[in-house]
This record gives sequence, structure tokens and C-alpha cells, in this order.
Amino acid sequence: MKVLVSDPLSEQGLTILQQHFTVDVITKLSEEELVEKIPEYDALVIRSGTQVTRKVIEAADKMKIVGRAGVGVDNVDVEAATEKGIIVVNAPEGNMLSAAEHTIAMMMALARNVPQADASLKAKKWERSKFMGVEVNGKTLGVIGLGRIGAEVAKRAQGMNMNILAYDPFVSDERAKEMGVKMMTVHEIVKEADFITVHTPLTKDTRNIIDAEEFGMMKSNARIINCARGGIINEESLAEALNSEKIAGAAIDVFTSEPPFDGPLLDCKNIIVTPHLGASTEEAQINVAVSVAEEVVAVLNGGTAKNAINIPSVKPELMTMLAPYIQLAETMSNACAQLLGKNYEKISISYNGDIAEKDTRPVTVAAIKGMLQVALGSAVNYVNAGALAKSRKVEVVESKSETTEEFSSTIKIEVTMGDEKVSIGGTVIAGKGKIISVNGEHVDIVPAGYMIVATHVNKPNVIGPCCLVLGKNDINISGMQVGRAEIGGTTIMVLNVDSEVPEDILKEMRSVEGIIDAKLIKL
Ligand SMILES: NC(=O)c1ccc[n+]([C@@H]2O[C@H](COP(=O)([O-])OP(=O)(O)OC[C@H]3O[C@@H](n4cnc5c(N)ncnc54)[C@H](O)[C@@H]3O)[C@@H](O)[C@H]2O)c1
Ligand SMILES: O=C(O)[C@H](O)COP(=O)(O)O
Repeated sequence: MKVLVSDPLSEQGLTILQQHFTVDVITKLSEEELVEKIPEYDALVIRSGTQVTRKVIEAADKMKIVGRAGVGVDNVDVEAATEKGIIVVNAPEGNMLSAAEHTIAMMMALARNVPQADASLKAKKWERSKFMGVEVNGKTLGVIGLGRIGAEVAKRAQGMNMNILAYDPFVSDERAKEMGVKMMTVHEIVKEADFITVHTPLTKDTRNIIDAEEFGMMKSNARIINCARGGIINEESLAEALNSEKIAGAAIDVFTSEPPFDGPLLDCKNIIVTPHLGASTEEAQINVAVSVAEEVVAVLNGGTAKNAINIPSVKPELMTMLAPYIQLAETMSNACAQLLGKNYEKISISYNGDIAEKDTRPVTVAAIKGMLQVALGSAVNYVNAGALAKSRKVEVVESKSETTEEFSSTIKIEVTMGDEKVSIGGTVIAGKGKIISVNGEHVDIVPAGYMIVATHVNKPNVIGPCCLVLGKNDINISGMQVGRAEIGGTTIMVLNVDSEVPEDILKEMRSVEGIIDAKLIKL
């Protein structure tokens, strides 16, 4: 088997890989070059320098694992990898102490103008009064993102007698208390802190978490540090805050585009910078390279990964089989939660037929994720879905039966709140997911785009008027399925439509005689 290492990796990691596989180390590949090379490799090992885009993933026909020798996976299209059944692993702990120490080094250098004073003296100037600094003792440090690195930074800063405020929606008050940290909102923190440091991943929610509004609230002596990811602090707003002396300084290790030669930061007043050095210590590089190399060896030899970030660890062959079910379950539970339209207390997932004999944990996780995503958006992922369901007291029930009627494998998901429930059944045919029932009514739908699900009485002159409502409002129907029930009974109609349907049009549909309810879902 062949492994491509496309960023610099320590010798210790390379040696482990070379003992098992043919290893090519080719760095600085463009997307096109990577797309061209990737089909021949079974695994790809990267750091932050390689962008593993959807295009790369789609071309990776043999690939079973992407190993990130480090923490951040924002340079990997994890969704695309998951869809293709490729496991993504990282090394979550190997560089955490180095990153925390670099943050403290940056904070101290910022407080005492170390890089500027160093450059001045080397330019044969003796400017003692120009480089007046501040103590950190007794000052307040705001930590945004109290995960592994944030917590280590907080611990070290406490050792220097700093008061710690933190914001992290996923950290309990109990844990914060244990750490001696006061939890606050971002706005409360930026108003109070003398130093602010960010340690979140870069996500839709954390991008620009510190922007012009937040800089406007800061004290004039505030100093800000980013050793996490470029983009968590908006670079234009930071440049403006520094150049107008709204804040006293910034220490930045990471940038939206690296190297940041065309960005707004390098020429700012009172900024000190390093070229993404948080993890650049001998110790961290050995740790992360060995950890990821061991994961690649395990997975390519048919074992499981310990630090898979996209799915509970299962064997790669099984992942290939499960991939379409994972996607289908996520879509089905998302549809169930949208149709229920309220909070829920239980999700039941039943596996029938061949799939019942497999390790279905990744499918269950995907089902939980899809359901929670309606309320939580991108805050939920495959890793935290189970824990989030538990913390929200949502009961998860799995059942298995090896018998099915029509298809070799089916899954059924039911989301419940009190007496109200929505259930959707599905199967996979030729690698593509299909919805085969809604609330027990047989249908045959490819789940995608906008869908109207209408419960109605099975009698003449109901379906036609509904379609007329859509037609006269210029909404194109691209597919339609009607359940079977005895005449006069209640059944279901599912309409695939090409555009969003405003609430007033849905209301008009609901007023059609015989329509009991009509809801729009977006998949
Ligand atoms: N500069 C470097 O070389 C370097 C080295 C290592 C890690 N990093 C980066 O540091 C960051 C933190 O890494 P880590 O190992 O501590 O990760 P982690 O997953 O242990 O911690 C991240 C924390 O951020 C929190 N979080 C998520 N969304 C949030 C939000 N919207 N608001 C507030 N908090 C939120 C999470 O709850 C979690 O506690 C990552 O971006 C990682 O890529 C950089
Ligand atoms: O997320 C990480 O682990 C760090 O940003 C380190 O990145 P690097 O491996 O490119 O040094």
C-alpha cells in the first residue's frame, strides 16, 4: 500500500510508515497536482500546509484515511471525506502543550515588547523608554475556547497570578469551577479583559467571533493573542483597532491566508507575529507524527483508529458499505426533526435485514447528528453528537432485526415528543439512499432539496387544488408521491419542489379542504 506525506513530518513518524508501506514525501503540491497524484494512494498524511478539498477527496479512489499530524482539520473537507467513507484522524493531544506554551510566550513578548526591543538593539539603538511594558501579574485574561489548549493556557496564566474569564458553550459550570475560571459571554469578556486569547477551532460560529463590534468594547490597554486559527479574529477589524490605537497590541501566530504577505496585519502598529509556530517544537512534532503514523498503520492493516474525528472507529471496508446509510440516516432524522417542528425527547433507530448484522454505531451517530442539527447547526458533529444528545436528555434507542420484507436492508428512524412522533423509513439502492416510508405510509423518494409533506384525507379533489396553489404561485413541482390508504382514511403526500415555499403559500395549502397539515422541509 502507498502513503503520501504532503507536509513536513518528523523522522520518527516517517520511519513507522516506511516499516509498513511505500511512502512518498512530496510537499508544496497545488490542488491540481494533488488531484492528479492522489488516486494511487491509500492514505494521505498532512499538517496545516495541505488543503484536502472536496476535489481532492473525490479523486481519492483508493484512499481510506487522511491523517492530520496536528489538531486543526479546517484544511480538510471532512464532510466530503465522510461521504466517501474516508476516515479522518488527527493527533489531538500531541502538540497541545507546545501551543499553550507558545501562547504564553506570545503574551509575555507582547506585554514586554520583546521582538521590537530585540530588533531595535540589533539596529544599534538603545531605546529603553520606548519599550515600556506592562506586568501580567493581577491582570485579567479572557480565554475564548476552553478546550485542551485553552485550559492549559489558563492553568499557566493562573500560575502567573492572572484572573481567568472564559467563554466556551460546551464547558459546564462545574468544570469551570474546578479550574478556578469564571464563565462569561464574549461581550462581557472583551469589556473586562486586559489580555484576550482565542483557542477555538475555526467554524461557522467562531469565524469573526472577535470583530469590529468587540474591538469597540475593549479597554484601550487590551492586548489580544491568536495562536488558534486565522479568521477567528477578523483581520481587517484587528488592523483597524491596532492602527487607530483602539487597543494596545496583538500577538498573532495564525492567519486567514498563510503566508500572510498580502493580508492587512504585517504592517500594523503594535503587532508581533510568528509564522504558525504553535506546534513547532521537537517534542510536539515527534508526538503528532508518531500518533498519526500509528493510526495510519492500524487502519490500513484493517484495524480501527483511536482519534477518528468524523465517525466512531470502524474498519475501512465496513465504512465503505456504511457510507450511504450514514448519509441517509442523517438526512432522515433531520427530516423527522423538521417535521416534528419542536423539541424531542427520544430518537429510535431500527435496523432491519443485512445491516442489522453490522456495527451500526456510525449510522446511529449520524442519525443523532442529523436530528440535533436542526436546532444546533454546525455545533454538532459526529464526535459530539452522542454527548450532546445525552446532555439534552434525548433518549437514544437502537433496535435490530435480521428480517425485512422488500429490501435487503432498511432503517427506520422515529423522533418522539410525548404523544407526537414522526417516523421515516429508508433503504440504499445501488449506493443511493431512498425514503421508503413516512409515518408508516409507503413512498419512494430521493431525499433532497425542498420537500412539502402534507397529511391529508384520501379522497378526490385534494391533491389537485394543492398543486394549483403551488402552480399559481410559480412553484415548480419536480416530484410527487402519495401514500395509499383506504378511501376516507388519512394518508401522506410528498412533493419535491424546486424552490422554497413561503409560509403564506403553505397556509393556503393547509386551507384546501381535506388537507390536515402541510410542512416544508429542506434537506
Ligand atoms: N498555532 C498552532 O500551531 C496550533 C497548534 C495546535 C492547535 N492549534 C489550534 O488551536 C485551537 C484549539 O485547539 P484545542 O486542541 O484546544 O482544541 P479543543 O477541541 O480541545 O478545544 C476547542 C474548544 O473550543 C470550544 N468551542 C467550539 N466552538 C466554540 C464557540 N463557538 N465558542 C467558544 N468556544 C467554542 C470547544 O468547546 C472546545 O472546548 C484549534 O483551532 C487548533 O487548530 C493551533
Ligand atoms: O492545528 C494544529 O495542530 C496546528 O495549527 C499545527 O499546525 P502545523 O502542523 O502545520 O504546525
